[in-house]
Amino acid sequence: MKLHVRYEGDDDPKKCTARKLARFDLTDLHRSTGATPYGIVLNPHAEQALSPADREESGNLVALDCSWESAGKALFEMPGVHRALPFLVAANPVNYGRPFQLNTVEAFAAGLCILGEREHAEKILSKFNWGQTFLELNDEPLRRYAECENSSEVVAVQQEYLDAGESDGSDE
Ligand SMILES: C[S@@+](CC[C@H](N)C(=O)[O-])C[C@H]1O[C@@H](n2cnc3c(N)ncnc32)[C@H](O)[C@@H]1O
Repeated sequence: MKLHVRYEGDDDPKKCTARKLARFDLTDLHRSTGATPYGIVLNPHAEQALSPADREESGNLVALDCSWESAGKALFEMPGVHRALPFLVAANPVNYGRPFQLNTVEAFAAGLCILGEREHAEKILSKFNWGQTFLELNDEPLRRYAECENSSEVVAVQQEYLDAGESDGSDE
């Protein structure tokens, strides 16, 4: 799977995980929507969850690198098959422990694991000193999502984690 970033460039460049991946030639940055190739777009606003069935959709996995403040629906208007990632928690120092709000390398890694490319996920995360922690924190859900047949099954697995969070009294 080839990794592409629609790069908005409104976040701190020193902390930007997409720029770091590009420095290691692990992704391509595209400065406009028109220049971004068609692919599976990782979009937190999408109605459908990513699942292994999406492997057939495209060989390109696309993320939008921008600040969370500007990550509204409108900015995600680009051609492709839009998919949300199911419940997973961030391991990066900025949003550690926060569900659903992953940074770009975490989102790519999650997508790759669900699409059956775990080694590729490990490779991109290896460039970050907290990268392995992302796989450890999310080990069980990532493996379970990767075993699902389709989006409905992914959503059913996700529901178990959401229900468990409610019953143990955590607020997120
Ligand atoms: C908002 S940007 C923030 C990037 C951050 N500045 C960095 O340096 O990595 C993170 C991107 O990862 C993808 N992403 C994160 N969480 C996601 C989710 N729950 N579902 C789908 N895509 C997600 C989206 O493409 C999103 O725009």
